[in-house]
Amino acid sequence: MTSSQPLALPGYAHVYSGKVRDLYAPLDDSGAPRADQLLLVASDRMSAYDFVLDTPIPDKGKVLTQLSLWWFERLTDLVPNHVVSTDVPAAVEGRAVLVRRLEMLPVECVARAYLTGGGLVEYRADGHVSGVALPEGLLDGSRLPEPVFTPSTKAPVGEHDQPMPYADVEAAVGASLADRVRGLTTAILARGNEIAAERGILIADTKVEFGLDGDDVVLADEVLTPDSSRFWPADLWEPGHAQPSYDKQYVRDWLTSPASGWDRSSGEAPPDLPADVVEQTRAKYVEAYERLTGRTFS
Ligand SMILES: N#Cc1c(N)ncnc1-c1cnn(CCN2CCOCC2)c1
Repeated sequence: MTSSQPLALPGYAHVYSGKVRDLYAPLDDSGAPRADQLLLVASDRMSAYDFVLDTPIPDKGKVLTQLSLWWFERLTDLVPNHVVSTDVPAAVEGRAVLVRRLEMLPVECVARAYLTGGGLVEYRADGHVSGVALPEGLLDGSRLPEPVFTPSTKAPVGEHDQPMPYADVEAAVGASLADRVRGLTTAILARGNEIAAERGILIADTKVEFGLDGDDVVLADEVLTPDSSRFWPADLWEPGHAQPSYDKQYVRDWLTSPASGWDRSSGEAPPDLPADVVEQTRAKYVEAYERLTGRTFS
């Protein structure tokens, strides 16, 4: 059985469903939603080309949850995190985390270690990304001298996050907190790449979210997963063109091949994925987890 739709979880109230994850509130003894905790559940849903695909990828939710927990453990010297427990309902075992409910900051904290996507578009326009001047002559996939903070807004589901000028981040959370999350976001990506590069994976960019617990800045959401980050196979890295995605390339290649019969420009939803593409994609998620953690996925 795969997990592509939000479940009804006895003892929990469903709070929110995003593209690939669902949020629940534990109920207290009176049956009211607790105000201090949330249950973050990762589904097997996969998104591609801004669509949530109809075909789930078995174990994707489990693999990414376990990877995120592994990263949280390796970032505690930089920043505390929101994890409370992995003691979760059996129906979501392995793909759910009980977390502290935080006052979430209204900023998607993105850092880029390599130039591609929206950052490349900005750079080609004026040599800057998020207001930071970059060296001349950079190509699609070029490594940046150091990770750059490129925050964005938190767009409603179905809309695109928009680049957020740093001044707007300061206006939203204050100069001190803006500086703190900028430093943390770039440090998390740098740490991620230190570890991932030894294991044959480049993390081109990543999105993290922070919340406040009182005055404490706490790392929330998921961290350094293929859903929150661009994972590239290091041995295929070659600046000058779009890099192959570690986890999404099989899906992208099939969807854009004649075999799918799908026209990306049509605006129509993509078709179901064939079994071999599903299995190859599942295998890439498992491979990324096992290479990074040194653990065997079970
Ligand atoms: N992680 C985490 C976390 C946390 N530790 N504490 C509080 N909130 C969140 C959280 C998780 N996802 N979102 C975005 C979804 N929101 C849901 C409500 O509606 C607006 C969108 C917030």
